[in-house]
Amino acid sequence: MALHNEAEVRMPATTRSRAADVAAADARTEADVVLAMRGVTVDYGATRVLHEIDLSVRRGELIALLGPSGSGKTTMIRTIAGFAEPAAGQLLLHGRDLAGVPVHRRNIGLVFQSYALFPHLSVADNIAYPLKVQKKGRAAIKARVAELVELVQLAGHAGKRPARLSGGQQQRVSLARALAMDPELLLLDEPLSNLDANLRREVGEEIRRLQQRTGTTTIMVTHDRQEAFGMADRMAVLREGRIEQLDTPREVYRRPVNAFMAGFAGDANLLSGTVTATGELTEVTTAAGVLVTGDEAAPGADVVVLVRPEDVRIEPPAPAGPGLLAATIAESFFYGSSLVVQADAAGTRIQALVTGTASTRFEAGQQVSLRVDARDAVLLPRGAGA
Ligand SMILES: Nc1ncnc2c1ncn2[C@@H]1O[C@H](COP(=O)(O)OP(=O)(O)OP(=O)(O)O)[C@@H](O)[C@H]1O
Repeated sequence: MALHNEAEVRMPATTRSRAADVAAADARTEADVVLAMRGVTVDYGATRVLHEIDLSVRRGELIALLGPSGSGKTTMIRTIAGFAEPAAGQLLLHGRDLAGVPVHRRNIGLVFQSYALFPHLSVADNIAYPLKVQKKGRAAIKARVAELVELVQLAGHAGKRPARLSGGQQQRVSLARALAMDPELLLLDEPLSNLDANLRREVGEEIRRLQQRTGTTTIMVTHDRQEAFGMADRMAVLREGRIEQLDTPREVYRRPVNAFMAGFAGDANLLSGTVTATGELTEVTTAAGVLVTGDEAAPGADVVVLVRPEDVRIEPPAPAGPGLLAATIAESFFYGSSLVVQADAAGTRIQALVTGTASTRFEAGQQVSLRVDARDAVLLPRGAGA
């Protein structure tokens, strides 16, 4: 895995102390780990699909599993659920080794994108199903179902069959059914992917609220980074069967570990350059001009500077200098709440995202300056993970 080359690019002091904080918090919360994956390796025949995955999921948190198609997300969740057996490594649920424990004895709740509801049963009977299988008493089942129907806001729909509900409502039934057993861990496999785009965010926010209210430890697979950003406490990004980065959405976006992660987390300007001055700030000379950053690097180091489009400010033309690039507007695209501007800085294309610009217009050919603050320029090692 390509990570920061510590010799060349060092994290700023704030990030270093944060790393120490995280390590201390990890030690404190060891007892709070619900699911521990230790060196979990999974093969399909001769093909290794997951490589020695280490992951600790803490009580009450929601971890989003994200990654390109084929990176192993589904395999990971299937392995945790018990549909696939690891070739090596250990899975511990509250310290209990899951090796050989069948799916239905793991006390793990599952929600699939397809809802998987029983079409001939009412909402209430769908939710009651796992409780009946467990031979709970009639009164206890009735009380629990009423509670869950209320929780997922389906009061008034309890007697209906799934076909009479909207996709979002069906997904809530499926969630209520998964929560019926008070699972130690909830697994959500692309829970929103069958919903209309405009319903997705609403149902996503609802699931997140419910998850927080019930304190249910959850792992959710998604291929939608917005979904992961909006819902997760932490996200684990898989790449070719390995965890490329595990961090809060904010850190993944602001401090990706390499160029792959930078591009995966969002739109990114990635400028190759060489460190030409060091001191309080680091100066990097790129083809587009000189950028400055608070990140530390050795003089002469080859690096990549990451600048997010929303951190590029378009200003009237002025002589170029550190952090200020001379550029020409190439084109712009109006997206309602934002304007995406493409500019050319000495032959390098730079993207800027401008918001609140109803009255602002940029014409192709217009001369401008592009300002990038030192705190918004993030150093990545050259070549790593591109
Ligand atoms: N039953 C199987 N037999 C053999 N190979 C498989 C099987 N299922 C998945 N794979 C392979 O394992 C790798 C990981 O697949 P997996 O479905 O876990 O990825 P994913 O990240 O969930 O992808 P997607 O986002 O497309 O669902 C892929 O290379 C896939 O081709």
